[in-house]
Order: sequence, then structure tokens, then C-alpha cells
Amino acid sequence: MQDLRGGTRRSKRINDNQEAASVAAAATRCGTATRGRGRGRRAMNQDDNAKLVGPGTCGRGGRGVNLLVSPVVEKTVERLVSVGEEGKTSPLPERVQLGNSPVYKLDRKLGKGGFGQVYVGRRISGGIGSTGADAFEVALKLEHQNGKGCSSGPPFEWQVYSTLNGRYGLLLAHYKDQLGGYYILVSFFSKEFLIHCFILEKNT
Ligand SMILES: Nc1ncnc2c1ncn2[C@@H]1O[C@H](COP(=O)(O)OP(=O)(O)OP(=O)(O)O)[C@@H](O)[C@H]1O
Repeated sequence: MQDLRGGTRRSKRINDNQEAASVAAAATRCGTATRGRGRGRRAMNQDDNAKLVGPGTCGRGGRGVNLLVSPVVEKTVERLVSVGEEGKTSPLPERVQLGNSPVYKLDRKLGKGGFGQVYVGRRISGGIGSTGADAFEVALKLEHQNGKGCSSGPPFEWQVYSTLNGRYGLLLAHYKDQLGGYYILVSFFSKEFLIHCFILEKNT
């Protein structure tokens, strides 16, 4: 029992829970292999990826199992390019440039509303200033073209911005356009807005 847990822990170290389950199951089936730490038994070579571990792994008397040791896949980059949350299959664009706007890279997610998702857009090229559309961080609101708010064209919110943009109380919209299956609105990234939303959420 002691070593059964040890085996699972070893497998967790290579970051594969499924594999951990199969290793644990295999070890349980093998019986004797679970006792002792390798005395008289061949150790599993974890570096040898995609190798069939044949008879002998389970120790003396064990019949052995054909256990596929699959390669360890490292998750290195943050997975921003995800599938649209409403079950649509358009991946979110990694970079956004609308018209002659600067190029923004999708960064962390700020939130999700009734119709779309909002991300921080980090300016990676274009733009000479550091305010307005040239700010280093903007808010990018993405609504899928097949989403519920876009059945008859661009989101209604866009009309509001067209009419009232710049009025007191409205976040300043810089650009809006379609890209990669999404309606995208580039607007002022407001940290105060985030705090406001947080307080509202706490009090409701
Ligand atoms: N400009 C912004 N700056 C900072 N955070 C924002 C900004 N816009 C949206 N957010 C964050 O993203 C969340 C979702 O915004 P969103 O506009 O999609 O929600 P909403 O107000 O419910 O709109 P809708 O129902 O029209 O989709 C907000 O609750 C807020 O936390």
C-alpha cells in the first residue's frame, strides 16, 4: 500500500493523471510489484517515452503488463486561443487589428457578460502614444457572430456606442469591427470598472 501511493506520486510528477491511474491499476494487478522499492526489480525508465514496458516490470513471478508510457506533453503557453464558449468552433483570434488600429494581443480574460467575453488587449505594434486607442492595454469585447446577441447583425451595444460614444458614464470605444468570426469592440480598459463590478457582485 505504501508503494502503491509512491507509484502514483511518481506519475503525478510527470504531470499525467490518466497515466497515474493506469500505472496504479497496473501495479495493483501485479501484486508483488507493489512491494519494495525496486529490490530485485527493474525500474521503469520514465525517460524512455512511448516505450512498451514489457514483462518483467512487475518483478519476479509477475506476468507483466504491456503498459504504454506516453510522452509527457508540456503545457507551455497560456491557452488563450480557445474554442468559443457558446459551443461555436471559431477559435478566438490571437491578435486583433481592426482597420488602422494598433495590433493587440489577447491577454488575460476580464470577464464574461450575457453576450460576449472581455479580454485585455495588449498593444504589440502600431500606436505612438500611450492613451486612448494607443494605450498599452485596452479592453477587447468579443461576441461570436452566431451568438445570441448577433442574430441580426452587429451587437446592439455598437449602436449605443455610435450614438453616445464619449458621453459621460460610457466607456470610450476606440474601434469596432468583425474579425475571425467575431464582432470585436476595442474600448478603454478601466480598472475602476473592474473594481466596481467586483463590489457590485459582492453586494448582490
Ligand atoms: N472596459 C472594461 N474594462 C475593464 N473590465 C471590463 C471592461 N468591459 C468589461 N469588463 C469586465 O468584463 C465583464 C463582462 O463585461 P460585459 O460587457 O461582457 O458584461 P455585461 O455588462 O454583462 O454586458 P452584456 O450583458 O452586454 O454582455 C465585466 O463584468 C467586467 O468585469
